[in-house]
Amino acid sequence: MGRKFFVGGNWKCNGTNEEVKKIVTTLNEAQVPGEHIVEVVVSPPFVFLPLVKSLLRPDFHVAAQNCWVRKGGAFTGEVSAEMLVNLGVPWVILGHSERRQLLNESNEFVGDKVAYALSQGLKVIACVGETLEQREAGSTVAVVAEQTKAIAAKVSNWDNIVLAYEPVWAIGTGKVATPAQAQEVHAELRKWIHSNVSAEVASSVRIIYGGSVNGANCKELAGQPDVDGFLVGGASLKPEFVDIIKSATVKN
Ligand SMILES: O=C(CO)COP(=O)(O)O
Repeated sequence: MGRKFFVGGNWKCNGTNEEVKKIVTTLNEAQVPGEHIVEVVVSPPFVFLPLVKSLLRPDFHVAAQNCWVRKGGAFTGEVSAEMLVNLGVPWVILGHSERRQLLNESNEFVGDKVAYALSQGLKVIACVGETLEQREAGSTVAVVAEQTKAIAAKVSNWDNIVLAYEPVWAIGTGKVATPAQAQEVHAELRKWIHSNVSAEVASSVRIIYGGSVNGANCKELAGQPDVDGFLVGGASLKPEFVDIIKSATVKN
């Protein structure tokens, strides 16, 4: 079975009620390839999830940008996986580098979150990626393998995981990875999964790229054999997100 192209829009901590409605209107009016070609998931801040879910076309889906690591309870300010399930939110982004870096989420903590979210029935976009310093030190593959290992240690079924490779140096910087750089790391991740999880998961898991993806650079990236889609930040707030969705290609 081929890997269906996946395009995620991570809105991060952006948007007003009015802006969010405008983005959804643009998406709802867009002519894009069908659901059998591309899976589209947008991720507004928590407070806008019910609004976006209620307005969004039925062939697009929503994701939360985070959730609590275990069952909810006395954890002020957190949102639990159970709550997302209760609201019919099917996806959650976990391990984004902004949370790893700014909120000190460790590899192990991210692994625990992924496992708990899956156990509650959520689908997970799990993010990995190296810093510029790590890339320059030649440790890119070791870093992303270590991050993936912490997830693999806690998870037995990968059917509901999409792995997002997001080099930190490419996020919000306008400095996109070259298609060759993205392909190289995606292929290494797939190889790691082949050796450490299974051949089946390696061939079926979608590995998507994130970091300064826009309407102009998406096509060439989408053409790489191991790039199964995108996780888009800044450009997902703009009409060009539609062009990124249209770059979907059929994989193997
Ligand atoms: O972090 C990202 C998506 O999760 C990428 O952000 P940008 O597309 O703004 O670089």
